[in-house]
Amino acid sequence: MSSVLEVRGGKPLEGEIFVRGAKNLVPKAMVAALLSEETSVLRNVPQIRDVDVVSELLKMHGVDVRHEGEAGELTITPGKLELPDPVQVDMLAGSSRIPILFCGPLLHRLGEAFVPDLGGCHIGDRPVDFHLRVLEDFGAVRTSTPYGMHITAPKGLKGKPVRLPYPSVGATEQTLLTAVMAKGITELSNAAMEPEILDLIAVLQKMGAIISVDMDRTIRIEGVDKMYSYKHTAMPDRIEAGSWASAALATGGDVFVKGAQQKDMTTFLNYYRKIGGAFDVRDDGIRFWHPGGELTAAVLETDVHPGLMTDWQQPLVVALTQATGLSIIHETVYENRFGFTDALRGMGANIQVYRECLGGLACRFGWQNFYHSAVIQGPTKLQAANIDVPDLRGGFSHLIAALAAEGTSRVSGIELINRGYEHFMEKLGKLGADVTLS
Ligand SMILES: CC(=O)N[C@H]1[C@@H](OP(=O)(O)OP(=O)(O)OC[C@H]2O[C@@H](n3ccc(=O)[nH]c3=O)[C@H](O)[C@@H]2O)O[C@H](CO)[C@@H](O)[C@@H]1O
Ligand SMILES: C=C(OP(=O)(O)O)C(=O)O
Repeated sequence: MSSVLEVRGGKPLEGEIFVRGAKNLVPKAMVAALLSEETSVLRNVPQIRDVDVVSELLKMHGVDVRHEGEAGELTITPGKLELPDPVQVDMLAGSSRIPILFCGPLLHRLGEAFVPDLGGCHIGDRPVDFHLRVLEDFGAVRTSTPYGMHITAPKGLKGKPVRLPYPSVGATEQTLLTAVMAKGITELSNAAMEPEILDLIAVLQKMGAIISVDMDRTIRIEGVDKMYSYKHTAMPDRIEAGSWASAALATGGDVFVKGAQQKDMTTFLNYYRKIGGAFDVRDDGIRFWHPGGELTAAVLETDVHPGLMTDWQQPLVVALTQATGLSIIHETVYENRFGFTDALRGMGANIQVYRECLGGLACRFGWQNFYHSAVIQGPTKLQAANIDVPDLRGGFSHLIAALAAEGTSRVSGIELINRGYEHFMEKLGKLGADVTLS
């Protein structure tokens, strides 16, 4: 049964919390470990649902996975792999987007793989056509089964020049994880360059891969015959850091996010400052606070890195409901990432969504039926409401709104937030939030 969180809002969040390894890197580094038979060690691993899902899937393939939760250390030994029963694999359908990334490593090690239907946030169609095209270009053959997809590589995998139609994070990672041990050279153009991808490349290089990265979105990979183990400390979660920063702003609070790193958050920090938020970068983290006075409305567009990351958009929208004037947001990564604003409107926020592109970036969603731009008129006093969490970031954003609102909100479905926010209930407690779980 889903738990309900009672949030008595109107109290600034104040204090210190610690952010560990990135949700968008850790599970991929776990998949990379499959490329070797040896024991790899990943540090700074958070206790989140996506890590559990990938651990389960690794274990189904005969991998020994040990997670020292408190210490944040994960030890992965993929000695002898085995193909699991597809019915068992299918039990993980809908739980995460990571299983599709098992294809390359499993094709190299086992010659075949079963992939369950993917999960992840419902913020658009989220097809995997780019992934499949890369795998097929390299020589993979896939068939649909009642339990997801079965994929084989009857003649092995061969590197090729690949050009992605859009710099997709997942398809870039798919290409990396497959090309490192494919025969020959892969030149990947129009690749995504998110910091999590660069950290994955660091992991793969430690394992023996030969990968070079150009500034023009080109990645060159020379296939090698053997990969070894790695020891790696995962980069911190910049999305979680930005979410707590937005919560500090929306509630008029002051939060020190230990572990947050400036270099991964430059674009976020620029917008935070433009809106009127204050921050102080320290060696061990970043302090974020509302300096008093009015916040300023802003014009923002989400984009692939180094643009403003889409996963920051939803928490920032809540902060912008407290800014004076008209804010305009153009979401160019996902076609359907404003559904969460319905609940905010129910709480008194003045937000209008549009199908038109309200921004200068070339966008794939113009002249289609997608409400992918938003205008926010602020500031508005938010009122408590009963909310059902729709997805990971939307859910956290609703939580921020409830914390900023007057009165008692009841937030249900908060389990979804565990997918990407480690110990968020404890963290809320540490920041002085007045919440109870029932
Ligand atoms: C687990 C993880 O790391 N998730 C992140 C990853 O998701 P994910 O890797 O799924 O996101 P992508 O970068 O692949 O998706 C970006 C866009 O490309 C489209 N697309 C993608 C692949 C494909 O085969 N075909 C296609 O059309 C998607 O529908 C979307 O519109 O990057 C996103 C963009 O920074 C983040 O919001 C997610 O938090
Ligand atoms: C969209 C997200 O994640 P996923 O790709 O795992 O659904 C996210 O983290 O905001």
